[in-house]
Amino acid sequence: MSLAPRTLFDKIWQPHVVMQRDDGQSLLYVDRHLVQDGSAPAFEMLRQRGLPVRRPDRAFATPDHYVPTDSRVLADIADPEKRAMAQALQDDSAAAGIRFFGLDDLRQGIVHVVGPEQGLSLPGSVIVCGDSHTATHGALGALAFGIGASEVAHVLATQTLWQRKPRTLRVTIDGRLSEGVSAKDIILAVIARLGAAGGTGHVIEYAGEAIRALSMAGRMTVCNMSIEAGARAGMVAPDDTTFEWLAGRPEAPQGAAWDEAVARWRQLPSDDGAVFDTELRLSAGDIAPMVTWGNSPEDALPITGRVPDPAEAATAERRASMQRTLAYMGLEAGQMLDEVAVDRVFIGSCTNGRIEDMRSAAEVVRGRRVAEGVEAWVVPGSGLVKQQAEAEGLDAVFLAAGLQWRHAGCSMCLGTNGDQVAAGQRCASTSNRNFVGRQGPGSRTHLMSPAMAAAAAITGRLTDVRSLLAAH
Ligand SMILES: CC(C)[C@H](C(=O)O)[C@@H](O)C(=O)O
Ligand code: SF4
Repeated sequence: MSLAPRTLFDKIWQPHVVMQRDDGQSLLYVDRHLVQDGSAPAFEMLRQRGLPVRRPDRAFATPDHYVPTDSRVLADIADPEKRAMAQALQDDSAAAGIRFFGLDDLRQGIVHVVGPEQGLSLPGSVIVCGDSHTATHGALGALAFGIGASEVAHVLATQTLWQRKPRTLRVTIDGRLSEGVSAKDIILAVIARLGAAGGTGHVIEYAGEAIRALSMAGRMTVCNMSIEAGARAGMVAPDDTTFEWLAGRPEAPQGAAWDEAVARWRQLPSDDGAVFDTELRLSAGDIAPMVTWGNSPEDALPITGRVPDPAEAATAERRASMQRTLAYMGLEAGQMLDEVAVDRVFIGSCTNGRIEDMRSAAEVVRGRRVAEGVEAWVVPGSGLVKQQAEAEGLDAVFLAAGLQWRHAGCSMCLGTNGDQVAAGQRCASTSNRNFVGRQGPGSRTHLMSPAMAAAAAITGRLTDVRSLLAAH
């Protein structure tokens, strides 16, 4: 019997379908449920209906959005509502018997950094979390996606979730990246090409030589931003890079179970001849260090470019929206991107808060000084990333260069914990969203890689990091 070639997505989706409904929805079994500090309403829904958490052993919780990054004490959260949300996660987890890493635990951090780090996110599994950047975990060869508050309650109560089967989109990045170009540049280039809605209804599989050559951290950066192209999830087929990275992690299978798991996981990659609903191909050699200029991640250009001119917009509607964007961002049409001065720098987030990101930023700032008037922060994605960076002396490199070295959390990516960019200030940020007011009311965000953000910290403007790497 010959089976039709299947995609990585099919190979995960099919065995997780418990039942199908006539309206096209499938009930999926959920292997892993990651829970963060926005989950209090979901626990409240369960309480109101008198429902217990069905599989507390399949869930795992850590606070990230509301936690302070200058202290490790919840009582230091100034806003009482936010303090209550962070506290509720701790209490709800304890009551349900869900494992919880709090601020006094080095394993605490941004849930999308912690899940993979602990080996909670495994190839072939279905992973959900009440957070849109859950796509990150797809880098391990999992099907991982964000869900809403009532779905979080549904998963807590039943360990299943109703989903419509998405379509598949393969993004192939051929060839090799040039010096100074990273995973973040790949995904910004992909989103610029697809558009912020180009992936709607799809799960993206990233493939090709440049993706295979990425570290796990790089693959997580790419998958993380799939949602910024509108996609449901992003994934990379597991390979030796994945297995080497996962081996020995606390929650990964050990011993004979590990060998069995790896043998199973080796069957996951898309078969030759597997058909995707849509295909996109880019050449890695064509990708330059990228920055965004607007209020959507699709507004991304090579740093060698200029701020686009609304006069050249294809439609009147687009022209008007570009004019609004340039006014909000305080930019002039035609201005060289590398002449745009910044006030703030944020290196961190679930996109770029891993040890590899810390290393690549440190490499750029080592032996240099942050530009006069620029306030630059480095916020590791977890307590363990922080510890590792300190063991490597990276904190000393940042501090000597005049950057701040903070505790783990979402921090200035979203600013819900009070770490904000002031109105009118411009921030070079390694996060994933540059929406109006994202980093604080009136804040102006330019997305880029950790190396590019580090370069901006040193020169005080958006900068092609390749010029600094050459000078080192
Ligand atoms: C607060 C949370 C639900 C939200 C998300 O879903 O992504 C946040 O993490 C974000 O990045 O905007
Ligand atoms: S780091 Fe930013 S994008 Fe990631 S979960 Fe936190 S707020 Fe959302």
